[in-house]
Amino acid sequence: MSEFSTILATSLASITPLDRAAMEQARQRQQQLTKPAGSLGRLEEIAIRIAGMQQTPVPRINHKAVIVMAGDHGVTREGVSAYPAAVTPQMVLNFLQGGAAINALARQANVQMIIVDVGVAAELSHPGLLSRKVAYGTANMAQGPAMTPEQMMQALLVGIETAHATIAQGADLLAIGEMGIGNTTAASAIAAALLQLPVSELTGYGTGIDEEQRQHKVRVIEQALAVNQPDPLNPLEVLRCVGGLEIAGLVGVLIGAVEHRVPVVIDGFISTAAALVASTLHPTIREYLFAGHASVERGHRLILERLELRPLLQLDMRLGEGTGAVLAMQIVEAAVCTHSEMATFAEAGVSDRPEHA
Ligand SMILES: O=C(O)c1ccc[n+]([C@@H]2O[C@H](COP(=O)([O-])O)[C@@H](O)[C@H]2O)c1
Ligand SMILES: Cc1cc2nc[nH]c2cc1C
Repeated sequence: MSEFSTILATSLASITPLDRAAMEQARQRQQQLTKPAGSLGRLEEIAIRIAGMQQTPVPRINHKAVIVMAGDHGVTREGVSAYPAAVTPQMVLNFLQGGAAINALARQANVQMIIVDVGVAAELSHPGLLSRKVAYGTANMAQGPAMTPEQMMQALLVGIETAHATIAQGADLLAIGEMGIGNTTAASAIAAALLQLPVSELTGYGTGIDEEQRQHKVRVIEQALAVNQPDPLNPLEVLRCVGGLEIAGLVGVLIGAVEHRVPVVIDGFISTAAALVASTLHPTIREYLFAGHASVERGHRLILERLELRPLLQLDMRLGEGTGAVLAMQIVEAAVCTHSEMATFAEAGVSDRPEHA
């Protein structure tokens, strides 16, 4: 346990802010590119932030990867999802066979997929699977803590190590995604605890429950928070009591990526809850994140607002798996391509002043 805490502490201590000098140089480059000032809108801000991460005025993206963490949830026994928990391992196999939405989108966008079993409640074995199972699902948070301190620490470490290994293989833009029946319940509970907002405002329909079932889900989350009483100022305690193994894994990925100054595109409601935990733990992490899309899951907007992240896409999606993040990676890549490939006014011999300036 103490060995795990040391690794976590070392990673957190290695995180440093964006390089403001590189960002200023990138901002000046933007002003010299052959386009009216500001005309690439938010693409300009994206490229400037990545310049701050890569510490160069001319950043590049060469290798995109999405890390998908899978885990199960004891709280599914309370009837909080529209689908049975058995769908988690079934969908993980679907990922491994290439048949899920995330596979199609990752192929289209040329994004490497890393699929991690950090806590699926079934035996899974496949050559393409990263088997790092910490437990066969979490305990039921409505009755006590979802994880033991050791389980949470191990899951965080799985994430940190997966990020490090993926970056060591060359990835310079990461996305995160997840698979876990019941995990919108965990994400809502985390968000309610950390944002100190009413559970109902942060609890949605997940995979497709009806309004009556949503009210029940709200009561289950309220019970979980009452039973566990996690300290809202302690993000790791909140994560341990009402989170999930795959969510802890994603928190680890964010820490491990930011430690190496690699930008991460986050996905929907669950991965944004992981970003909330990570950013509460270390506020600098937020500077390295891009919000891929606005999920229709109730409360997603509230978490993004707290993180001061503006979603890149709004496509009314609520799938998870990293789908919205992988779509948005193409926008992030486009921002870097325009920034780094365009000619300057001087290079192209184009007049660089508005007529009456
Ligand atoms: O990404 C989102 O915003 C999102 C919103 C609703 C559901 N999901 C996915 O659906 C599963 C969780 O839904 P539920 O209803 O079982 O809690 C999980 O596998 C998520 O990937 C994902
Ligand atoms: C089929 C299915 C696919 C998913 N992908 C992410 N969450 C999911 C939930 C279900 C039910």
